[in-house]
Amino acid sequence: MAKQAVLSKGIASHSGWRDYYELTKPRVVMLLLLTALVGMCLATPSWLEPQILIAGMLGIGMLSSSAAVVNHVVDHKIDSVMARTFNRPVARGKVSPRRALAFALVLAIVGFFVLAVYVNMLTAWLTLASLVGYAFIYTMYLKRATPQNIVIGGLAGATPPLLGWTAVTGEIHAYGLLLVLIVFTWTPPHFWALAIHREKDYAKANIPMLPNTHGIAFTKTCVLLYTVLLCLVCALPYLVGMSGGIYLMGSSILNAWFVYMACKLKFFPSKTTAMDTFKFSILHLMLLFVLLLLDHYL
Ligand code: HEM
Ligand SMILES: CC(C)=CCC/C(C)=C/CC/C(C)=C/COP(=O)(O)OP(=O)(O)O
Repeated sequence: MAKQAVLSKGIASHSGWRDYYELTKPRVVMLLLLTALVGMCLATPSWLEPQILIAGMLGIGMLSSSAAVVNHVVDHKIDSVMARTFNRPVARGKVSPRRALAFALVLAIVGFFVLAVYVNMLTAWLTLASLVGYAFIYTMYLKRATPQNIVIGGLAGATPPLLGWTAVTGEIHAYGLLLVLIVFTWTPPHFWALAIHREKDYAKANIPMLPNTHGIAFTKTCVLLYTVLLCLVCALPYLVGMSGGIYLMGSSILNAWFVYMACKLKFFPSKTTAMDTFKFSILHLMLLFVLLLLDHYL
């Protein structure tokens, strides 16, 4: 036991800034921030105030990063048994759970302070609620409790466009909620495509992900159905007059491609189709939000 403690302390002392950076899930946070930025831009017909833009992005980014760090700490045991995640800094013992938690706490306190002082209280509280939703409700409870974990937990990851919106206006608007609905509906095909590819990993870690509890065929049907639902939800910004022709054209192409990928996954998959669908889901959401932005300004 003592030897193990010395060993893990020894490894922990070799941690560098790169490990702390990795703990924040930087690429996920980048995409979250893009959706927050688009929420900000769409909330006003004029240019953004630099203070709201900078403090909003910083605060939302820090609280999202903090949530990601807590996820690494809470999940370090299951991460260490899955091939996809065994090399993560806390799972490998490169950063101790104590240090990671201290890092998460600093990020959360500074992020909340930045939002509360330089943006507004509504955004600060909503962002903190998203942190609690992801780091505690999803990671600590839902993930291990039900195969609907990511559907319910997805709400926490879907809030950034609304956070961007409230940062600019100080109030919750139906258009901001519509953007949340898009990310919320996008999350199941995004994650289940990966879970199909990594089914064995989740079985090994004893996590009740849909492919393990209900089978791969059923999960593929769910991916397809959610992708069709996503097409309908993505039409709403045009139908309610929030976005125009550029968005409609571009999003239709993106959605048609997503449905094609989901059909391929269900009816004529190759070995790489699940992973290709997962990768495409990220490109899909990124381009969809870029389109919303282009449509807003052109
Ligand atoms: C509860 C909801 C979600 C779940 C369960 C989920 C799950 C995952 C998983 C397991 C990965 C693989 C990570 C890795 O291999 O290290 C991933 C990657 C990713 N996710 Fe999600 N995700 C969710 C929501 C979101 C949201 C809302 C966004 C952004 C708006 C997002 C953006 C990304 C990106 C950009 C990656 C690629 C990361 C990389 O290449 O390192 N995800 N997601
Ligand atoms: C304040 C705010 C907006 C908070 C949300 C923060 C956040 C990082 C959301 C992303 C969701 C995500 C990557 C889930 C994967 O977790 P997982 O544990 O299922 O996946 P893993 O096995 O890759 O860790």
